Amino acid sequence: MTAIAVADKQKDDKPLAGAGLRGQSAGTTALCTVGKSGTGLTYRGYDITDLAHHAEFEEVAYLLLKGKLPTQSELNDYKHSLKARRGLPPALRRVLEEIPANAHPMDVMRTGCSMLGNLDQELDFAEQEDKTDTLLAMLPAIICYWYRYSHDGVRIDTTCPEQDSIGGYFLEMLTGKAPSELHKKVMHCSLVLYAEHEFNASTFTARVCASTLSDLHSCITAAIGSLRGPLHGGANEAAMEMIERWQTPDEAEAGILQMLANKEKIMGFGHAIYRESDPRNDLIKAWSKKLSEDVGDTHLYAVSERVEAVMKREKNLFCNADFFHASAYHFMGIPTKLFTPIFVMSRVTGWAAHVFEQRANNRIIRPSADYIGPEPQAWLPMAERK
Ligand SMILES: CC(=O)SCCNC(=O)CCNC(=O)[C@H](O)C(C)(C)COP(=O)(O)OP(=O)(O)OC[C@H]1O[C@@H](n2cnc3c(N)ncnc32)[C@H](O)[C@@H]1OP(=O)(O)O
Ligand SMILES: O=C([O-])CC(=O)C(=O)O
Repeated sequence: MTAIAVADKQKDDKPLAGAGLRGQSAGTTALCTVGKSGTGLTYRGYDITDLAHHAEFEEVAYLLLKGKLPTQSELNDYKHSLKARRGLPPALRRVLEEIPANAHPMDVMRTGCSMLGNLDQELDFAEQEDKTDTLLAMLPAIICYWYRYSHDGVRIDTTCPEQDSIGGYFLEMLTGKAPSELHKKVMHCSLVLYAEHEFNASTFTARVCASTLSDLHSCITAAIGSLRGPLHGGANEAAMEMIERWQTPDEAEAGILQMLANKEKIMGFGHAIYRESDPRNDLIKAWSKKLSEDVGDTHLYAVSERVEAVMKREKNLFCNADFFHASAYHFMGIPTKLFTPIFVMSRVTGWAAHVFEQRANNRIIRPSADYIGPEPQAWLPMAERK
């Protein structure tokens, strides 16, 4: 049974009221607001629309990790420092070469991050920013080194000095060619949109791990595992697998109606916090449209728009950040299975910023449970059990 089928079955089997800690505050944060009235999404008080239109991803990473927007010289120094950290240690390259081509790329990210934790250990929390910067620099290298080795049989040089942005760096390592200005801009926007989102499942995972005073790599490794699922970061891949089945908007409409009739979840729609729209959708949708014109797409963007309209009409559900990311990444030639690892390359900034915040005011996260099991029972010797 697939993960999505399990989720659909559970929905039918058990009452969800009050589940998932929905609506309960689980702590404080100065990093982000989600769905607060008047502001769809802010990072440290800056509106996502302003950041997506004006900021490079590295500026946003700096904002989240260091607490303020960088000056030009601080940004230059930061990008220079990230660039200097791109070379993968030989032991990490050897581990990546052992991972088979049919592995899930999110498992590669998880293993790569965990292995780096052995080679570049965080021995003191005073090292947390330094270790985060190394992770930020190396995560694109981890996925591209594995992908190119396992799929094309080449050992790429991950220093890639021509590209000074993380998005451009990823695209050049993936394709072996310098990316266009358009593609670099889209990557900045995409990475900015994915960088941070308050107490979502993967960030909360990172904070729970941090609250035990564990090391940074353990927190990020745990978060990667949490992001992998199709109800969270994995939805962009699942959305792509769905929309590429349809050649025309009418086919898409019939397909969605059938899925809804079967009570299937439509990936890339709905949200745990937003009720009317996800402010990231319009921003990535605009780039998807531009890319669709750029590549001469004949149907995928139109199919996506029809799915959006049908979901609004039938279920009053809106696209979340993941839905138009699917077509945007596809138009840039990125293989579907690498979509969620791009999310990791960005969200590592939000995860790490939350780890720092948790550590600065820590109490171990340990909620209670309402017991619903059997009343106390007498011990049953083996011979009497049925
Ligand atoms: C970057 C991100 O992580 S964004 C989220 C990415 N995930 C997805 O796109 C997966 C698809 N979406 C979903 O599964 C859900 O909308 C979630 C996991 C995002 C949020 O889950 P919840 O908070 O439980 O959703 P919510 O309480 O708003 O659901 C309300 C109703 O809409 C239905 N619904 C919600 N999303 C969808 C969907 N995508 N397709 C069909 N029905 C849906 C729910 O089943 C529920 O129906 P019910 O009242 O009959 O039980
Ligand atoms: O906030 C959430 O639950 C999921 C989400 O959109 C994100 O993590 O970007």
